[in-house]
Amino acid sequence: MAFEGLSEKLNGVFKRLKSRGKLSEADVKEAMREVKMALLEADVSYKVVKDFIAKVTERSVGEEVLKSLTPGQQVIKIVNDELIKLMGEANSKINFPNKPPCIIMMCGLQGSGKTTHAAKLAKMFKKEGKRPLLIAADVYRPAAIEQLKVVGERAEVAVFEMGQIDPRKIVKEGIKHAKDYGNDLVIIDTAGRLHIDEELMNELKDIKKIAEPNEIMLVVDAMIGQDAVKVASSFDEALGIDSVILTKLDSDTRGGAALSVLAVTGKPIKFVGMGEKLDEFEAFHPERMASRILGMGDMLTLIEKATQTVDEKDAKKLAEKMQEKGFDLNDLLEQMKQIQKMGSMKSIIRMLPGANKVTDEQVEQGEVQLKKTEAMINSMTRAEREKPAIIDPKRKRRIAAGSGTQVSDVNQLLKQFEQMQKMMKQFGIGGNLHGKKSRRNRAALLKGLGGGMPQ
Ligand SMILES: Nc1nc2c(ncn2[C@@H]2O[C@H](COP(=O)(O)OP(=O)(O)OP(=O)(O)O)[C@@H](O)[C@H]2O)c(=O)[nH]1
Repeated sequence: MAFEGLSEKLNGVFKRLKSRGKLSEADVKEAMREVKMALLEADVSYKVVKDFIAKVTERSVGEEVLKSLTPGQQVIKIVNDELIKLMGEANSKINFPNKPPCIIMMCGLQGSGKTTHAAKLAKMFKKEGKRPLLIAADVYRPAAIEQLKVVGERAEVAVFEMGQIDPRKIVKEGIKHAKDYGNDLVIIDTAGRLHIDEELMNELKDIKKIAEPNEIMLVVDAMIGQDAVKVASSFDEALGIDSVILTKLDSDTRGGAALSVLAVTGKPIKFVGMGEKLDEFEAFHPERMASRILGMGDMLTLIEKATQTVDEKDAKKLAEKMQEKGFDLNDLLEQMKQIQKMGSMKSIIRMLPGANKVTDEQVEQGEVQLKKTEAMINSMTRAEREKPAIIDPKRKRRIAAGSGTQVSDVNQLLKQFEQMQKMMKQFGIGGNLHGKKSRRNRAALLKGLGGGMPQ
């Protein structure tokens, strides 16, 4: 996951700062030297780091900071503020013209994720009620058209293609098609090259002239580090780009590109790609990204993901069922499936505060545990799931054999589930408690689950 190293190092520096009651100018300067090293190691461009450190130092050595009761906290707040400024204002809006269709032209180097992200964008806008059309103008790699058709199908979005002919003609015909068929959004997937060359740029310039796009989005792979900024600058000089989609931020990239793109090119990052799946796509929010970098989590994105993936009606049904009959293993399985819909465990955990203290190994162990739990519940009969108390040693052996686990795993699951049920009862769930307190608790819990409180 991007920023892991940076996050860890910054937290080390901040911990030392916070542990001191008083700070001197020398303490701040020493800390800033360490922050500088951490940023450089994260692949943030040198000039950006230099300016950043100068600004943070200047604000941090001010009297009101050093003399405050919590100087360490104040310095962290300044770092946070400046990180946000570096990445710009949150701005993932696409300006839709009064007269449709809105045309988005995707460009970028080969393998940066153009095709995948054309489909991610299309899917996102389709959810918002638009009627997107994807145009396959990447004609040099024969598999590219097929790939767009596959992801288009997954996104349930129409794809316009004419095979491997001149992309200029395809774009012209594609836009005409969109107008004829009432598509209000056109996303053009153009060809990439391994390097920026004149031929590629000329073709893109021609497509730009023909399509007159409302937005030219450059797709950049965050894994190429410092080069991401160079690529963005070159495309901007030659073609003029409006915004950037930074992809593969889920991978082991050091993430520095996210911090340098705006400062170097003046173009905002509007979206980030967090995985190969079409839902692994987020609007770029600088303040949330800064929060993730500083190990403070990103609860807002997590909540947004939850509201997008969890169906409110299902949540309400579950809440009502739990209130009437209690919480059984079927419900646990259902909850686990809902959580998995939100993305990989790694991507969810990384949004929680303090996530930088969780190692990859621990996340992997958690994922294995989740799979085991799912397998064990799937190996139970309906009656066992509804009333786990009937699971005797013979049944435990059968469940363990059916799920490829040990009896000790089954015991552990049942014990944890019992504790969960006890906790639920304290909240007044499924226990037929009618006290005032339990009604209040129930109301709070149901609200959290998207349900209402029956009067
Ligand atoms: N982990 C991860 N992989 C991604 C992401 N976006 C794209 N990929 C993968 O990166 C590879 C290249 O993506 P494509 O969408 O084919 O890239 P492209 O820019 O269209 O490539 P060309 O058509 O060759 O120019 C594919 O294997 C994608 O699944 C992302 O955000 N995270």
